Amino acid sequence: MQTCLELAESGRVDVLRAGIWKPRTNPGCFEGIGIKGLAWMANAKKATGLPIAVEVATGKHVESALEFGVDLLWIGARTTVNPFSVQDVAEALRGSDIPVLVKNPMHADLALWAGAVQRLQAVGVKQLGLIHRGFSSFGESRYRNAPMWHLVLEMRRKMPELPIICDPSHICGNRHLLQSVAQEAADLNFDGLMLESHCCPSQAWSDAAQQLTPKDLIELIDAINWRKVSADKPDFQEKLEAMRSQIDQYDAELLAILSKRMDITEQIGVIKRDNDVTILQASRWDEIVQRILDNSEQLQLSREFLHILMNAIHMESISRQNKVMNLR
Ligand SMILES: O=C(O)C(=O)C[C@]1(C(=O)O)C=C[C@@H](O)C=C1
Repeated sequence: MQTCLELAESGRVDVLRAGIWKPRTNPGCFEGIGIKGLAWMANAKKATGLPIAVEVATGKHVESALEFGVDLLWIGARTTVNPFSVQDVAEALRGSDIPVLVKNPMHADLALWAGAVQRLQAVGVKQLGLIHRGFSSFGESRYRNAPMWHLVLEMRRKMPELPIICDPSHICGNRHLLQSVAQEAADLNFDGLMLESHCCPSQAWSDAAQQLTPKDLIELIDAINWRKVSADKPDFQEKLEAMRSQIDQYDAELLAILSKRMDITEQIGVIKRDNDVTILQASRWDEIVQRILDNSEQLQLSREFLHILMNAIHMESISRQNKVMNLR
């Protein structure tokens, strides 16, 4: 209640959210206060005048949330991965007009994300949106859940009518990266942010490292630069158009060169086929990648980008050679 009151007083928060049922990876962790917390949330709504939101994972959760006057629901990442659970939630939502946000599934599977949205649309949920909370990945990373922004941009392309909220708290897993991730989301035209706050973060029963005090949360929000999608000034438009036409020309040149490169790979495929030589030539490929990466500084292109680009080129080469190999 103390956290809610401080946030409401700032006038900078639109919705209060709380995890009443919290799916945790390890048993024995705090798994949420359960249904009695809904009454606390209803009190917070009364005291602050702000709408309230909870995560639901089952049809029963939906029924309870609706009973307590919850204003907005979200489906968590662990639920989005399971079509049975999403369907159960969807059935309980039939006939209700409550808005629902769908978090991306834990792993990078856009079809699963879209599928969850479609299940909700099929039962008549009209007010829908998406939440980006990052994707689990194996190994060391500065993020708890890798943002993989390109996947979210692709999802936005597939479902442009849906608003999309970023959840930097779950992406970062610690409070130090929150500002930069929140700004990145703003720069990628996200429609809002979902951030965790606790009046005394060190005492939070879950995800303590990613909680911000209400004061710090407001500072973070105020420091974000929400830029506009375009600017009307003629000077800006003229310069932009000139540079865009240069880009169009370079793209055309790039693709023409790529197409020529692929023709050569195909010819190599033919002589490999005739001489029974394997497609993959690991040491030649290593040599190419090494040479290109050594030039990354001079080209002012990041090693990460060059790696992804060269991998894509190599995979296409291999697929072209695969086709001619099997033509004999
Ligand atoms: O040099 C070759 O043998 C090729 O087939 C060309 C090429 C490439 O695209 O550069 C493609 C596949 C090999 O693994 C190595 C290199």
